Amino acid sequence: MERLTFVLRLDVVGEGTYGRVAKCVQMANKKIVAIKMIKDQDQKDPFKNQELAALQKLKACNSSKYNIVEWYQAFTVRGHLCLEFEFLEKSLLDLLHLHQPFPG
Ligand SMILES: Nc1ncnc2c1ncn2[C@@H]1O[C@H](COP(=O)(O)OP(=O)(O)OP(=O)(O)O)[C@@H](O)[C@H]1O
Repeated sequence: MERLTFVLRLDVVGEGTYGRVAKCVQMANKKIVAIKMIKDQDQKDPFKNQELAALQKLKACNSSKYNIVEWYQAFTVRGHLCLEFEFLEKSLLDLLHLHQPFPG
């Protein structure tokens, strides 16, 4: 996990319970990716290992075939865990709003 990874951050696209998500360019292949940067205080949280274990299991199940967001790799930047995913242009909520608008 400590291998050298160069990414260019373009924008912060969201924030969840465990950290911020940024739209980035993975310099190794020039792909646009989403990188979830885990918050400082969560570095020792058991979540970190549980999340990694779950992502590894999903990857082993060929997640791309089943329309599960693809996880590419994990790396650390100055000791901070970063999770690299395929970049999704729309969330499920965006799609629901597009195809079946909620009342109000
Ligand atoms: N793969 C992705 N591609 C594009 N945007 C993303 C991606 N993953 C997350 N985001 C954006 O970042 C936001 C936060 O995502 P994140 O996964 O950190 O938390 P969450 O899904 O809101 O829930 P939680 O942190 O509680 O699990 C999302 O609402 C979305 O806008």
